Amino acid sequence: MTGSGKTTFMQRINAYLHEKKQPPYVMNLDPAITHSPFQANIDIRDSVNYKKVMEEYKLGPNGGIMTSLNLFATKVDQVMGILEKRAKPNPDNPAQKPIDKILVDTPGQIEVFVWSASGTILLESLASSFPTVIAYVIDTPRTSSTSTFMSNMLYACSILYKMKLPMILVFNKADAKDPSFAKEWMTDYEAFQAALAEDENSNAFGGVEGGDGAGSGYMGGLINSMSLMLEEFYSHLSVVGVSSLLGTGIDEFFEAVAEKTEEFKKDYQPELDRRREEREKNKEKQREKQLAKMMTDMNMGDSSMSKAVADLKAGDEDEKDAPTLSSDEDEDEDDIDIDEDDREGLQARYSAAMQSDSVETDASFAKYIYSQR
Ligand SMILES: Nc1nc2c(ncn2[C@@H]2O[C@H](COP(=O)(O)OP(=O)(O)OP(=O)(O)O)[C@@H](O)[C@H]2O)c(=O)[nH]1
Repeated sequence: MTGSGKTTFMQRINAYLHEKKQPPYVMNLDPAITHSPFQANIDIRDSVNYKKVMEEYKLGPNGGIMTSLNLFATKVDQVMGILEKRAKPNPDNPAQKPIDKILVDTPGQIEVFVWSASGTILLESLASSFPTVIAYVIDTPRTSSTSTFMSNMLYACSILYKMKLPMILVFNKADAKDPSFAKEWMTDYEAFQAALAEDENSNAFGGVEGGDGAGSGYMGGLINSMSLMLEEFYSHLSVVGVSSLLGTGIDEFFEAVAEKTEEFKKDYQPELDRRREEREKNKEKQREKQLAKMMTDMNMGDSSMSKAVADLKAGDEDEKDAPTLSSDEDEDEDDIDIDEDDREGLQARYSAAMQSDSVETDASFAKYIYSQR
């Protein structure tokens, strides 16, 4: 949530990996930030001008972020091409270390990312090539009452079920408030009940004016039943307490990442593969149906149709091999401090891709997705 310390956390884990001599590849998906304390290797702002998008489509801040993400999502194959290439050894430059970790910073308005078609496209694309783990950053001092804690947990729960990826709850600002209370509430139902009773008695949820301070009882009952429902959800999560300001807890965070990576490979990967296969199968069926209809319209015989299907499939293969944005990514350095030339090169390639190959199509795609919201 806003102000929970996402940017400070990103800066901290980035610095940590640099210190460990494992520089990550950094991707910024927030088109609205004006300055960032760390440099991204791939930055949505290099390819989409958020302010112009807002002006052009007459959108407010959230609509502007969503449309910018949609525009960026049209280039997801090229972005994935760059990432996949950098994750492999470079035969032309054996000294260049393949990237081991990719950090992706999402827009501050997380609901825009989570509930937009492009957010799903971007995350699914990442997860189809790399083990992907979500870090949900929580402002610990602002989560210390049972009702704000519950709101935060429900929010995390909705993201988990929408994204279907392993999740780590990062209780940030541990220097200001020890997150052990939250861990206890997640594992000990009675401890949570006791805290809930305390909040109710101190009228933390509000209540009838002039009453005895016990509130209407509605909130307490609601939180109580939600906490029972969330028990199952808690069992799927890793929980770490960190201070992005001081750098404590970051070792534990990366231990949790390693654990969730294994979980991704074991539990999530097969499901992702199954979904992808199903989509491919349906795509194939749909395409053949459309082709059959077209051939009937054109009065073509069976043999011509088989050839047409074969040609279409071959065309698909060619498309996969076609030169893309990633084709001249070779000059990337092996740490995140890409120099100005690299940045300009990347920017130039993006601009060319966004402008030349049919802005018209991108814009209609964006408009279409936006209208489907
Ligand atoms: N005490 C303490 N303060 C922190 C910590 N991490 C971040 N902050 C402070 O919390 C405030 C918000 O931090 P940001 O990193 O900007 O939070 P954000 O989630 O990126 O904010 P938005 O982009 O506005 O949503 C800043 O004043 C930070 O200095 C921490 O670990 N401890």
